[in-house]
Amino acid sequence: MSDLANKMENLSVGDSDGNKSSYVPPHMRGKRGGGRGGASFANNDREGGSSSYFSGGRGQGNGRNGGGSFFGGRNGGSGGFGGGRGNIRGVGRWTAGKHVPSAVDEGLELQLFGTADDSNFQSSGINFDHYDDIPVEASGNDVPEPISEFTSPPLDPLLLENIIKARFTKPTPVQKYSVPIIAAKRDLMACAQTGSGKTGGFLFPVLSESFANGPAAVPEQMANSYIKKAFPTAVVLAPTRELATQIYDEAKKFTYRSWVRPCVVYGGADIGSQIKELNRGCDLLVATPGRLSDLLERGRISLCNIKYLVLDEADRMLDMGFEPQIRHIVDGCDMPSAENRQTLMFSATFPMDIQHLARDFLKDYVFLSVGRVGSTSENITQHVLYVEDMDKKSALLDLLAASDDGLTLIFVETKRMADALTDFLIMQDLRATAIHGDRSQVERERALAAFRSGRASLLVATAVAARGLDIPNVTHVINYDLPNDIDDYVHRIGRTGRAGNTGVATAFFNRGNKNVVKEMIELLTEAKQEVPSFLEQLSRESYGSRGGKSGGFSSNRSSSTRDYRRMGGGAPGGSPSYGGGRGGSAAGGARGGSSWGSSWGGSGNGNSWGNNSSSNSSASNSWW
Ligand SMILES: Nc1ncnc2c1ncn2[C@@H]1O[C@H](COP(=O)(O)OP(=O)(O)OP(=O)(O)O)[C@@H](O)[C@H]1O
Repeated sequence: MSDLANKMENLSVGDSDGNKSSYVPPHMRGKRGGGRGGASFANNDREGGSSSYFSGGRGQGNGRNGGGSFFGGRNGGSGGFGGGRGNIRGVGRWTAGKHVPSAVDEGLELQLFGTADDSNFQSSGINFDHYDDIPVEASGNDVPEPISEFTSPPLDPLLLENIIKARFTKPTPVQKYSVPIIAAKRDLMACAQTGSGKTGGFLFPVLSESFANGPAAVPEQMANSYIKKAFPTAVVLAPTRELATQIYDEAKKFTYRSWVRPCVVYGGADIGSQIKELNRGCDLLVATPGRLSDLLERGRISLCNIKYLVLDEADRMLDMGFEPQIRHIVDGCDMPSAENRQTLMFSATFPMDIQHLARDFLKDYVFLSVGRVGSTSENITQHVLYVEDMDKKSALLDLLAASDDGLTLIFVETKRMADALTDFLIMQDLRATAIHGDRSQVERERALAAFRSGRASLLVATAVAARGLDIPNVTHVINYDLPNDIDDYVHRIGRTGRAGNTGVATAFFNRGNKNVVKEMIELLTEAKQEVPSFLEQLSRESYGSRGGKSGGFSSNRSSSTRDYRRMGGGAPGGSPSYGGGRGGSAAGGARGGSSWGSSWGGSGNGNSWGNNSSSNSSASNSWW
């Protein structure tokens, strides 16, 4: 042993129990609480301050340690978790192993849950009960039985109260299954149509378990970190800032009065105020990947206590733009391994290549599909019109003139087009605004707020608004430009016809969109929509001489409608016989010309398949 090592061995390192896990500086040795949970040495003076060894902020009343600690550690035994959050409205406590909900706050309740006749809150529509008719398929080992109602048990009583306050009278199919699957500590990949309640699908079981079981203790060394850190129990990753905010707003409803405090972090907003919020306590963190990585690097968040990792819009989160960031967060920081956390993935679409990649993050998961993966809701009436590019503006004006009073969302492919078209619409005296990636966060938020409130009845958007956004009263979605990927179309039109409400989607189609013609026909047929004859004609032209595949056209849709483990062509340990691969263009429609066999009958147990899909892209995610 070296001289130095010898000296270190003989130092009084460790706590009173003789544990050698934390260094106690000379001036603190022998003092009360000098080890676990007590004041500790700052081992990482990252901010360069010379005298400020202690972060001290938690001493301002966080109260989690139950005494003695300058830090935010939660392992204080008798101390109340969330105790020092007493002044935060609607946030309860976890004290001495018990959940202590906060007092009722009627003003806050009104803000969170609104009233039944407030149109700013989405209420379920006439077709809500039809969700029960959608076939559900759950594959994997020992899939738990679904619930049929919201009851306690199995749901935590406080959560049930909040669900009732939100006027949710019965679970949607994805919620019926996700509650028991997640309660059984299983991983989940869930595919359900747009607007069918996937957010509740992950929030309800995660919160129910969290309310009942309380927080995990922060590892001692972590609790003693110099930098004040947040130690969330659950992290939800979402692809856009707006979606992250929306999930956070939902989380605020369902965590009302509980010990679980949700926080949201996303890029383009002041990081200082986000850090302040984190420092007030953060148990459920909703984040976009870039900002989360940043905060992890700054040491402001530790993921060591994560029990639940949720990827909302999971296929988007694992596609070429985000995958490296997700891998960094999941594998490159201090998040527990897949074996020691639950990983939950949700989306309306889940292409085969992405399902294949996703297994890197999952263990023994249940695959749940409500309806066919990637199908559109029958609540949306879809029209496809043949419109040449040069005629699109006048066709749009005609459509708008014929529209009802609801909100209309208009999708275009480029940011420049979004600005130009908005300008054009405003010149026509129409109340239009725009959202796209070149607008500042403040502008984006203002545009969305104007649209939500109806001050602007038209929102021109790029794909940034395609996923997840839940805006009541959107009655019409217009694809002024069609996307190259049919899954993007599915998400875009899903901004209407939500929660059992009805809506209309109109697409302008011309020869420039031939790459999606086949999938478009499949989608329309599946959703019992009218297929215009020009689409059939174009399909024959495009595919007649090509044998139905290849030539750079999109892969057969049937390849992405199921649990890939159940498709033919792979036994445990073998390699699945799909020809897609991540080498294909993600944005270009073709996911590599998948050639999955249509045979079924895999074991339903795909968990021991070969691993290590390649992460081959550093493509940026600024495509919107
Ligand atoms: N059980 C329920 N009863 C009534 N309304 C519900 C229920 N669950 C969810 N909702 C409402 O349905 C709407 C759509 O839910 P949500 O946004 O979770 O859909 P989603 O499946 O995530 O959609 P997307 O695929 O577009 O992200 C929301 O307004 C939500 O409040």
